[in-house]
Amino acid sequence: MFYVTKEFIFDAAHNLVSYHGKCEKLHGHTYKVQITVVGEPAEEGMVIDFLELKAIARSKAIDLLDHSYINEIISQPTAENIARWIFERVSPELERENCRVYEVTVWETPTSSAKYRVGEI
Ligand SMILES: Nc1nc2c(c(=O)[nH]1)N=C([C@H](O)[C@H](O)COP(=O)(O)OP(=O)(O)OP(=O)(O)O)CN2
Ligand SMILES: [Zn+2]
Repeated sequence: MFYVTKEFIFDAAHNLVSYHGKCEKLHGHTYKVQITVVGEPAEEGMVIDFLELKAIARSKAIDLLDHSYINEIISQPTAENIARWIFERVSPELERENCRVYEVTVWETPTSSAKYRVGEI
C-alpha cells in the first residue's frame, strides 16, 4: 500500500464564532494543506498522478478558499472544519478502483494543524 501526498498553500481571512479570545476577531493565515491518497499503483506505476491530484484539489477546494473570507464558505472555519470540508469536496473525484483519499491535514500556522480521516476516532 502506498500513501501519496500533495501539498498546497493558500491565504485567507477568517474569524471564529461563539469563541472568546483573539481568534474571534477577523484575521488571516497562510494555510498549508496536505492531501494524502492511499492505494496501489495502476499500470503506469502511479497511485494517482500528482498533476491530476493538483488539478482536482485546486478546482474543487483550494481555489475557492484562496483569498476568501472563509466564514462565507464554512460557517465555523476551524482547521478541523476546513480539513473535513476539503476532504468531502475532493473525495468523490478521487474514489477510484485503485485508490481513495486517506487524509487531509490543514496547517493554520506553522505550529498548529488538524488532520481529518474518515471512520477513525
Ligand atoms: N483546535 C483548534 N483550536 C484553535 C483553532 C482551530 O482551528 N482549531 N484556531 C484558532 C485561531 O484561528 C488562531 O488563529 C490560531 O491560533 P494559534 O495557533 O494560537 O496561532 P499563533 O500564531 O498564536 O500560534 P503560535 O505559533 O503559538 O504563536 C485558535 N484555536
Ligand atoms: Zn485563525
